[in-house]
Amino acid sequence: MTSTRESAPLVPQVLVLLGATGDLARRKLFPGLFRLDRAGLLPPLRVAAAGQRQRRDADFRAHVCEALVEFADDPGDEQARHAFAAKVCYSAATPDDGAHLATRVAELERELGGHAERLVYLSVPPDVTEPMITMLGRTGLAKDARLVLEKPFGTDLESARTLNATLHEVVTESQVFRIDHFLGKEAVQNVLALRFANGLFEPVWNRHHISYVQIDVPEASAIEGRAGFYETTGAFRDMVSTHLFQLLGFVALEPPSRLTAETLRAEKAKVFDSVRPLTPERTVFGQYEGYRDEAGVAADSQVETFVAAEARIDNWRWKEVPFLLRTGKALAAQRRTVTIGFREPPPLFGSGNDASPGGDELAFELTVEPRISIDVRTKRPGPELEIAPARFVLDFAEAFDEERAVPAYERLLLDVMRGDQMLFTRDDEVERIWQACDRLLRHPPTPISYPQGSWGPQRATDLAGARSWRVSRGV
Ligand SMILES: NC(=O)C1=CN([C@@H]2O[C@H](COP(=O)(O)OP(=O)(O)OC[C@H]3O[C@@H](n4cnc5c(N)ncnc54)[C@H](OP(=O)(O)O)[C@@H]3O)[C@@H](O)[C@H]2O)C=CC1
Ligand SMILES: O=C1O[C@H](COP(=O)(O)O)[C@@H](O)[C@H](O)[C@H]1O
Repeated sequence: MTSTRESAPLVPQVLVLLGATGDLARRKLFPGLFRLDRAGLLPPLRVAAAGQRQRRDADFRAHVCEALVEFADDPGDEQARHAFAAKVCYSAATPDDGAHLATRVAELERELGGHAERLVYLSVPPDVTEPMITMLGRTGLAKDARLVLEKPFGTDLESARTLNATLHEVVTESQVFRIDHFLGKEAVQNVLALRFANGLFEPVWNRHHISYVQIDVPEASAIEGRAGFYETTGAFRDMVSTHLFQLLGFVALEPPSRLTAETLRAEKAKVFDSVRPLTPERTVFGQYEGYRDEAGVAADSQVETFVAAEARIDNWRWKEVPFLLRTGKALAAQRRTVTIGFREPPPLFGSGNDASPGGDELAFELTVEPRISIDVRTKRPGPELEIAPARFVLDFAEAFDEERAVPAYERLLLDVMRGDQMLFTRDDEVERIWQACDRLLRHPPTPISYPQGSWGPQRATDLAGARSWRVSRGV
């Protein structure tokens, strides 16, 4: 297999996990580290876990073992879980007091022979992130460390700039890893592989051949008890200004001069710089029926649980091509699909292709085992020359049956340990995305109510025009 990147052996790591008692750590981070450890992919590791309250090491290790039983794909046996949990110790740490944590980190670094690298993962609520960064600077914990930041990276342009400024008082941009777990998904990197490792796609990857792009992430689940988070965030900031915009960046970027973190992110930043500010006229907000009855949601909440928006990229490649973005909770299906819709050819077969069912679409399914399909029109077998839709499918599980995809968080954790920032968002990208969203967020559309299990408000369906949303067509 050809790899485009070198993989040098990893140096021992001390992972300082702030917010270690939280939901993300329990559901994703500890199970992910456990799997990587069992797969032999981690270097010698110690975890300095921290939450705001005091806990004993033993109690916290028991909490980690429970999380593995509940959330790891393969929780292994008790011995394996205990061996992993033994690498973890716990300290209380708050923005006001990180002294005890700093002492523990120093001990763990000595335990690993004194040449370990330090990785600080900030998995704390957004309002705690900035004061925590200041604490990391004050205690020396940020010194020479890689700092992983969870979204949201601000809530608008101004707060994103303030957050970046706070970060840069303590660390340089080369130490910052803003995580967007969608970028760890196999299929996202496949957008790049397909475009730039083949002669077939890049020549048609522009407005002359593509008539629309759809980035569609409907979720069947509702807010699942995350009212506190959702009421302050909403679907736009949770999904659109983060994951969906990053996908747009990968689809739309120009070929980078080399495949490095700096060149790739510079191309993405250029795309975001060319995105025309989103408008309320071409954006639909929705709220599912029953949202206001969820525990912790205000009775008159105007928070959107659904967004459909049309983005335009004003550059030579994409002028006039709509990029349609859609996501929402409590919808008819759970999908993550990027669709590239190609222009109709001139009529040749009888009444013209406009009347033939189907049309050319390239679709990326962002599942753990990804799938790429190309819908074309072809000749239906038989004595007549009848045109009918058919599909090429590239099923990765089948094509590479012995090689398994690494789940997104695990892949990204490894990248941080390798010091590879390619799949992490840079400061200027974040600010340019907010620039494109700021006007809309200052005058957001009123959310339209929609039934649970539907495709959201009718206006959002209409936004996609004649071909409609691929996913809603049941494809
Ligand atoms: N949960 C998810 O699926 C996702 C979460 N994220 C992001 O990850 C981050 C963490 O989310 P999540 O795990 O859900 O949050 P939780 O509310 O579940 O956990 C918050 C964690 O932060 C700690 N904490 C809270 N306040 C303070 C404080 N003042 N000082 C020190 N520690 C504090 C808590 O400690 P204690 O328990 O002691 O109170 C707890 O460990 C957020 O930025 C979120 O946006 C991103 C993507 C998905
Ligand atoms: O970051 C988030 O992502 C999930 C969807 O992620 P997936 O990998 O399960 O598709 C979303 O449900 C959640 O609201 C959001 O915070």
